[in-house]
Amino acid sequence: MHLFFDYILFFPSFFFSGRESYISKGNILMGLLELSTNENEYLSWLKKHPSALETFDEIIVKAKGDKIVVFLDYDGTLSNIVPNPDEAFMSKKMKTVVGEVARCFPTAIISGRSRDKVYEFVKLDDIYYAGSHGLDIAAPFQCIKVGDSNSHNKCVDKNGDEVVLFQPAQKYLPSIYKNCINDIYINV
Ligand SMILES: O=P(O)(O)OC[C@H]1O[C@H](O[C@H]2O[C@H](CO)[C@@H](O)[C@H](O)[C@H]2O)[C@H](O)[C@@H](O)[C@@H]1O
Repeated sequence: MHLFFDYILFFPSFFFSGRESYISKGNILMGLLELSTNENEYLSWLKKHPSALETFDEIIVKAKGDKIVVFLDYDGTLSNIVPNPDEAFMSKKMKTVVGEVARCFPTAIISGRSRDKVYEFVKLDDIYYAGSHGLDIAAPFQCIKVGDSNSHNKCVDKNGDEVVLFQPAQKYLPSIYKNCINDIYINV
């Protein structure tokens, strides 16, 4: 009897500890497989999208005769990722560099943040700002007085051409408008 209980108690503990170690080895194996799949995917992605810094000379050669336009992300690119989103400030050095880039190429900052918030951080005027993932776009502009001193301001670019300050995904406006109208009818 004693032996029997020992056996019963021993067997399950052996079985489960064996199974647990099998599961954990399995998990590690799965982890390694996932890692190598992700790594392979990342490497093939990297081939198609090489680092601009590492292939700078190649880019310049390929872009000969073309117009270079620079698109930048804000969070995690121009600023570090920090715990408080209101404190994702851009360093002075980064601001200087972005300013220099903008003097050489048309430069845009595209962000998931609101356009105002990104401008508050960057405060450079020669830049295109696309906030709310591109739904709200502002071009570099300056406001000048038109007509007599009482008349309204007009916003123009460096060439004096009037600037459209907001382009809220214009091609989607008809369907946005249609859906809004439907909502209004449904809610009435
Ligand atoms: O398109 P981005 O300019 O990269 O903006 C993406 C989101 O950035 C912000 O969140 C991220 O950065 C924060 C500050 O470093 C960090 O605290 C947060 O964990 C990150 O997700 C911003 O708050 C979001 O609104 C943007 O969509």
